[in-house]
Amino acid sequence: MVLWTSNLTKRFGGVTAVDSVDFSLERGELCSVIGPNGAGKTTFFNLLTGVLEPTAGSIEFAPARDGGVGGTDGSDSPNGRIDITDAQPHETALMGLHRSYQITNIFPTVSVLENVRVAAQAHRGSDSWQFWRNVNAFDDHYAEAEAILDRIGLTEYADRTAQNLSHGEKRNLEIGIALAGDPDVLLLDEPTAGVSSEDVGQVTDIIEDVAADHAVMLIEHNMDVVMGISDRIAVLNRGELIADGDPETVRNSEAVQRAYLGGYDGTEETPDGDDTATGVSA
Ligand SMILES: Nc1ncnc2c1ncn2[C@@H]1O[C@H](COP(=O)(O)OP(=O)(O)OP(=O)(O)O)[C@@H](O)[C@H]1O
Repeated sequence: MVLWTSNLTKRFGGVTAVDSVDFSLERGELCSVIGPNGAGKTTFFNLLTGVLEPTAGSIEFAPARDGGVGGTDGSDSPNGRIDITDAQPHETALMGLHRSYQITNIFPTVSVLENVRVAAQAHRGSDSWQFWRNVNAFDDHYAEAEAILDRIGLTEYADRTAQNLSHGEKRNLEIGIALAGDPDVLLLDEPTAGVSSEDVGQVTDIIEDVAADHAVMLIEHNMDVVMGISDRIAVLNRGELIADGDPETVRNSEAVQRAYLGGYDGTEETPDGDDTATGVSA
């Protein structure tokens, strides 16, 4: 396991955007977070990455790398789990929990290669030990950026300014920028939003490739994408985790079907009174 939440809750005034969520993520798992509009998906990501502070509950993270920056008290726990409940976004990013925002982290007038190179430098530059040890760090950042461009299929556009990429290519560049931070967990926010249907496959191929050696969480509205690439799907509705399982389990969940039809009020019972038979805890 790499990430855990316990009783994670966020309230905005009278609205409980995330409601007592117990969740954990395996290393190497590709987990989609879905739910109707306003279900709490973005808030959940914002809590995980430290953009928002929880009202209640806790978040723990187990970075794979040696010499992680530690918890907010500066100490690693003996079992490798660090309490990141109160960590700031730059701290969670340094530890290896990376969020890609919808294109907003791309420098539009800079080349594709430079976009990734700067991200690699920003990450490596934070590690002063490595900086002093390696006098060729600058070349290393280029080499790393070139390897990432190869992985995200943008080598031939390395010198193109980022603003001249197609929307789908920009989404891939965004993943490349996140990869330059050497993440353990990559959180992707609607990676196929705005991508033409013919380019969606290209984006999902890259996500699946990245998921081979990273844990990936994605918020995604395209159900074909979700059902096609997820190992696991977590479903939020009105802040509650109403289902969490493999695509087949979630597809067959009555609670999920009700939530998407708009009839779910979080208190109904199924006709047989037992949602757990479908792997759903409503
Ligand atoms: N900063 C905020 N202040 C007040 N209420 C908020 C704030 N952010 C989110 N909310 C509310 O919390 C609930 C969950 O919102 P959130 O954006 O997390 O849902 P979502 O599942 O990401 O929705 P969508 O799919 O529409 O983007 C909504 O009722 C929303 O109005």
